[in-house]
Amino acid sequence: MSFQAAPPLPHGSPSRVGVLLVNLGTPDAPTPQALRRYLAEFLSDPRVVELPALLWKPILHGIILRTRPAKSARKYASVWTAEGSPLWVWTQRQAALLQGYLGESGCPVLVEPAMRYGQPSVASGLDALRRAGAQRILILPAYPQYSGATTGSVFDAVTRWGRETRWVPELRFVHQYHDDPGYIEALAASVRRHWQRQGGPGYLLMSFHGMPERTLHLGDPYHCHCHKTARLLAEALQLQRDQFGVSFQSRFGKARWLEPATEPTLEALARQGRERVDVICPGFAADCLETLEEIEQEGRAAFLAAGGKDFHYVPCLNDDPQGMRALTGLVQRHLSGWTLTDDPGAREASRLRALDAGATR
Ligand SMILES: C=CC1=C(C)c2cc3[nH]c(cc4nc(cc5[nH]c(cc1n2)c(C)c5CCC(=O)O)C(CCC(=O)O)=C4C)c(C)c3C=C
Ligand SMILES: [Fe+2]
Ligand SMILES: [Fe+2]
Repeated sequence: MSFQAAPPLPHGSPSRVGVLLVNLGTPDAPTPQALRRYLAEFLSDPRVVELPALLWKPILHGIILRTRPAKSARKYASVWTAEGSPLWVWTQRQAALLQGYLGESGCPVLVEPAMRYGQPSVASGLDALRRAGAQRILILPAYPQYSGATTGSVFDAVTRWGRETRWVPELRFVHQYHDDPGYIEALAASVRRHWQRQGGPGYLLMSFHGMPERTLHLGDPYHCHCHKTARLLAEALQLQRDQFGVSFQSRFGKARWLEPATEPTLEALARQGRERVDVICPGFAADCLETLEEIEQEGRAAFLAAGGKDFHYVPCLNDDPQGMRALTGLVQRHLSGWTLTDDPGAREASRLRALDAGATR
C-alpha cells in the first residue's frame, strides 16, 4: 500500500477552504461506447444495485451492457447540447456561481464540480482542491433528499480517496437539504413564475427519481425525504390535497420500485379528465436525461396520448439565482467556524497575525 504524497504547500500559506459539488455523473458522449463505460461503472456500484456480485455481474455484462448502451445513447443524443451533457454543463455552472456567490458574501472558498461516475471524478476534484491549498473541504452532494444509492455512494468515493491519501484534509459532508427553507422557497418561486406565464395554476405533479421499494423497508430515508419536500412545497404554494400529487420515475430492473410511478400517474390524470398538468422534479438539482427526456419528452407524450391537452414541465433550479442563493446559505451554515466571516477564533487569529506582521515590519 502506498499513499499519495501530500501536495506541497508554501510555508506559512494560509489554509484554504474548498467545496466539492458532486452530482451523479454522465457519459462523455451520447454514443453506445461511452454509455457502456458509464453504465458499467455506475451499475457496478453495490450501493446502486444491491445484489450479490456473483448473481449481478453475469446479468450486467451478459445482458444489460449489451442492450442498454445503444438505447440510452439515443436518449442522450436527444438532450445533448453543444457544450456537452446537460447534467455536466449545469453542475459546472453551479460550481462557478457558488464560488462567486460565496466570495461576494465574504466567504472566499474554492468550489470544484465533480461527478460520482465518469469524469471529473471525486478523487480528481479532491486532488485539485488539495493542490490549490485546501486543507478543509466540504463535500456537497447535489441531492436534496438522502439516499444510500446517491449520497451514500458519494461518501464511499470520498473515503476511498482518503484511504490512499497521506495528509487527509479536514472534511465535512452535507447529508441532505430536503426541507431547507431556502430550497423550498426557490422551488415555490419557480412554480409561481410558471403560473404567471400560464395565467394560473394547473395540477402539480412532483416527480422524484425512484428507488427499489425494499430500501424504504430497510430504513433508507429517501422516500420520507421526498414526501416531506413535496408537503413543504405544497404548503408554500397553498395547494389543497386535490391540486398536487407525488410520483416516482425512472424504474430500473425487475424488483418493485417506489409507487406510484410517474408515467402511469400522468396517464391516469389524463383519463380522469385533467386537461392540464404541470410536472416539477424537485429531487434533481439540475436538468439531465431523467428530466429532459423522461419527463419533458416521454411524460408529455404519455399524458397527451391518454387524452390530456396541456402538459408543462417546470425546469430544475439549475442556475436560478434564488436557488443559487439557497445553496450559498446552506454551504455557509455548513462552513460555520471554517471561514473568517463567521469564526470569531479565526478572526482573532487573523487580527493577531496582522499585529504580528505590523510588529516585525
Ligand atoms: C436524484 C436522485 C437519484 C436517485 C435516487 C437515483 C437512483 C437510481 N438510479 C438508477 C439507475 C439509473 N439512473 C440513471 C440516470 C440518472 N439518475 C439520476 C439520479 C438518481 N438516481 C440522475 C441525475 C441521472 C441522469 C444522469 C445524466 O447523465 O443525465 C441511469 C442512466 C440512464 C439510463 O440508462 O437510463 C440509470 C441506469 C438506479 C438503479 C437507482 C437506485 C438504486
Ligand atoms: Fe438514477
Ligand atoms: Fe430514466
